[in-house]
Amino acid sequence: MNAFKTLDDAALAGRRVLVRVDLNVPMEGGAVSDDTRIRAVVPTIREIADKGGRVVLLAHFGRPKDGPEAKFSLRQIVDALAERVGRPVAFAADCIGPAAAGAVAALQDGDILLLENTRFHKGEEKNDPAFVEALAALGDVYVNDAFATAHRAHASTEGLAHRLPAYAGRCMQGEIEALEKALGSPERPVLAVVGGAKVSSKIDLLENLVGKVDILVIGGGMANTFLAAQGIAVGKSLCEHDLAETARRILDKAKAARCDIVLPVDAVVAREFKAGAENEVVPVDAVPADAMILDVGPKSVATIAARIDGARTLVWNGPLGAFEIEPFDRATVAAARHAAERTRSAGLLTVAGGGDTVAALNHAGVAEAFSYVSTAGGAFLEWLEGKPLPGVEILRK
Ligand SMILES: Nc1ncnc2c1ncn2[C@@H]1O[C@H](COP(=O)(O)OP(=O)(O)OP(=O)(O)O)[C@@H](O)[C@H]1O
Ligand SMILES: O=C(O)[C@H](O)COP(=O)(O)O
Repeated sequence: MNAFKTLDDAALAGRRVLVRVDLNVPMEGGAVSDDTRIRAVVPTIREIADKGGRVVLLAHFGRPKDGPEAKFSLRQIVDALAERVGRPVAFAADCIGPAAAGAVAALQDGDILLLENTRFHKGEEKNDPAFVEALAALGDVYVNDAFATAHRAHASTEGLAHRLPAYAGRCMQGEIEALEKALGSPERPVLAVVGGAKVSSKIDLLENLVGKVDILVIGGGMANTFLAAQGIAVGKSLCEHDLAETARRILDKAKAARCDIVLPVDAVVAREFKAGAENEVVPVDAVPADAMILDVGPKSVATIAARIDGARTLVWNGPLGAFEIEPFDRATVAAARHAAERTRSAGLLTVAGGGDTVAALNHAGVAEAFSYVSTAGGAFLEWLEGKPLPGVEILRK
């Protein structure tokens, strides 16, 4: 049972419905390389349009720092979105002000409009009341379908729910129901795999996570920060040296909580971040000063596989390496396939989440074989920690 209202409770016909979605999808060469997050919000968009609502989509894309930038424009998502929804999607070059107001005013019942990246305005991340007002002026009803961004208390994910009648969309509703069903009381041992590149925004989560899971495998860019914190030289690898103290605190906390931490013992290193770059496998304490770690090595993969064999539940966010560029996808693909095989043969419960994590599972051809795949990465980890998600909590009020 959900304590929040859903589309079943909303009067939508003839109303301007502001729908927050997560369209923060992976791109390659200017094209969407994994459309999972787009497909996840199609049912909500179609349902609102079919009920006669005027759909006004709000979303962010990437992490722009100083206002509008072409590489963070949602314009590049419009065609992929329209194709998945199977209907035309209009676009407005700003999410507030005259461009947005004009585009919203032109909508007929059942029409769909995507507004430009909300993060082009500083008020979005600050949850600034004036920016919330400017967004609220464009709608009569607010629907939040962005579970993957529900850990952010931003104007379009939280602020708007104070101003307009607020409802959960079908993706939001489905994610919460599925995660509660799968992981409400997980069978132990619980193994978490955390990798990826968003080190600074995810490292703090690990402090609580080590109190919840039995084994924590750390890979990807995240592992480099932990290796460096232990005095290991990681060359030119993606690494947040100023987080060394945080990493050491997490290692201490894990020991106290009897959570096993598994760090890579070997790594695939290269001097260029590009497909087919010359590479070699080295022990983690022998990374050349001019090279970077782009994947965990084969010995580490064997350890991870053995840990998967001993687990009853696996939760995964963040690829083990730079899986988009071959051959640095090997560890992620091998671990994903191993987990999928254990799901089939041993009933391992496998739950994964995250924009690039889902893309990596699709790349490995095993997304369908996992027990559940969430659209959310950071939000999924925070949900696992037991932290209230601002975007969800406000819907429950
Ligand atoms: N060793 C590494 N060096 C550089 N980049 C890496 C390394 N390992 C993984 N990555 C990169 O991490 C990125 C994914 O990290 P991220 O934390 O964004 O995961 P995610 O599943 O998308 O989660 P979220 O949905 O929270 O963004 C990929 O683009 C991948 O190339
Ligand atoms: O990719 C994600 O996890 C969500 O879209 C949130 O993005 P953010 O970490 O930049 O807030």
